Amino acid sequence: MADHAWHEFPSPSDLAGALSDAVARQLQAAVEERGSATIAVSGGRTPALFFDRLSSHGIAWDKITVTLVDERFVPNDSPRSNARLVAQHLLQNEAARADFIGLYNSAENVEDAAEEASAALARLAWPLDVVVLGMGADRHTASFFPDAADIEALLLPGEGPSVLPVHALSAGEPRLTLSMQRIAGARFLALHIEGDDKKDTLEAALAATPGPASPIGAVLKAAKNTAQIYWAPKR
Ligand SMILES: O=C1O[C@H](COP(=O)(O)O)[C@@H](O)[C@H](O)[C@H]1O
Repeated sequence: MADHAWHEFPSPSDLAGALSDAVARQLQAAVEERGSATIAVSGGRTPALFFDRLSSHGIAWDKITVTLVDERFVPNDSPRSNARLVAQHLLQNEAARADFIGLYNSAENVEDAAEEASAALARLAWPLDVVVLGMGADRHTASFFPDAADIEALLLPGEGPSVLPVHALSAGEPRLTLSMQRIAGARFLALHIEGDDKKDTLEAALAATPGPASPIGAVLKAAKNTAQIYWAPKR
């Protein structure tokens, strides 16, 4: 089983407060140590409250770059866009001063879009200071879907492009994902999940062999630093 630390809270609101405090501390420390900081965040339904709280922290947002762990190959104004969620909930208040690099671009196909997104991220200082992951009921994290055509290759932690294209029937549309190396290399890696169903899913995923049937298990196993798991029951 991967090395991880478990943080449990009575409600999503308590979780959002604690996770945003921890992330803000990491980002501010990175700015003080290295002059700038980076964070990659997830999309989906779970992170909105955490984003709202983080956006109000008075840290040096003008020295912080925000990017995405993964994205749907849809324009930024689509209701399914993770960039849209981040714009509406995170790049607000104090955090409106942050720089944002999304993964979507209007390339003809998701393969070309991944190349362009990798080029856009090339100016970042690696490793990322903070990565906050989510997890789906099928044990996917980022866009590492168990039914992705090349899931075994996607889960390899070796060097390569920062952003990869993903085709998975269960994902709906093609996806763009940060690579395993970029995610697992984060200085501070958190997994944010809520509800008994996701707790059960994670326990089963961690008990399974890390790999295509358990992408979240593979990521936590590959993590360079102890993964911090944040959980609360649903409202
Ligand atoms: O497809 C996605 O789903 C996961 C989990 O989303 P949630 O709605 O169950 O919170 C998310 O982590 C990922 O970034 C997103 O693209």
